[in-house]
Amino acid sequence: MSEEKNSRLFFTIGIFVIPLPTINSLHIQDSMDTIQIKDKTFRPYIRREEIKAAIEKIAARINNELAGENPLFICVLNGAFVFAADLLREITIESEITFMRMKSYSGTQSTGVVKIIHGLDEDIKDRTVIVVEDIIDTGFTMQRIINQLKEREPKQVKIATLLFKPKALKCDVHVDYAALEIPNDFIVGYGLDYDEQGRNLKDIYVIAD
Ligand SMILES: O=P(O)(O)OC[C@H]1O[C@H](OP(=O)(O)OP(=O)(O)O)[C@H](O)[C@@H]1O
Ligand code: HPA
Repeated sequence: MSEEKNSRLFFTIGIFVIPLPTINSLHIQDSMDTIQIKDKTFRPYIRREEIKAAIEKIAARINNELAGENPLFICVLNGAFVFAADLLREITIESEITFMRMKSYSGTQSTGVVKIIHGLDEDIKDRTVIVVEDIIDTGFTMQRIINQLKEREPKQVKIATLLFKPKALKCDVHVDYAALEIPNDFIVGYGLDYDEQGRNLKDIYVIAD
């Protein structure tokens, strides 16, 4: 499943053999096999090519609809870091990015208590902001964020999410840019975790048991 290439070069001068620094150490995770994370099994669900195409589509819409607004993207850590990095590289209009950090999940369940670990530092009065999330599930996290942001009197607040589970939504949240809609199943990969593991997976996996 993973392959390691670790080539250490040796340079010989006369009778001395001098090891050179490791120049290529790759851990390749390209397989789409079932995986195990702690006590749970996950099966392949959404491939990286599909994720990329979906991100390009919403980026094109944002470029078109928010040109001239100099929007401030607000990446919600931790989960959204991968999506935000890929989305921002498809954005061609003038824009800025900042970060906040929220936490509400334990294992595969929302605790229902959304904690602000690190709030927003920037002044957003009269600005267009786009909240960037990896996933909107129950919507509790997004609702909390929107309520916080609105107190600071932005011009408008837009929501961009990589994944949206419409059937799990328990709040009145309007999603402006959803790259992919999915059923109500727990997933990992591409920034999303199970118990802090699996964020580094390049594809998205769904729980199998
Ligand atoms: O719509 P909801 O049911 O509120 O779920 C969505 C939130 O859950 C995840 O965050 P989590 O609390 O797991 O923190 P993390 O981003 O550090 O993984 C995810 O990144 C969203 O912020
Ligand atoms: O399905 C999910 N997977 C990982 N993290 C999450 N946070 C909300 N929903 C999910």
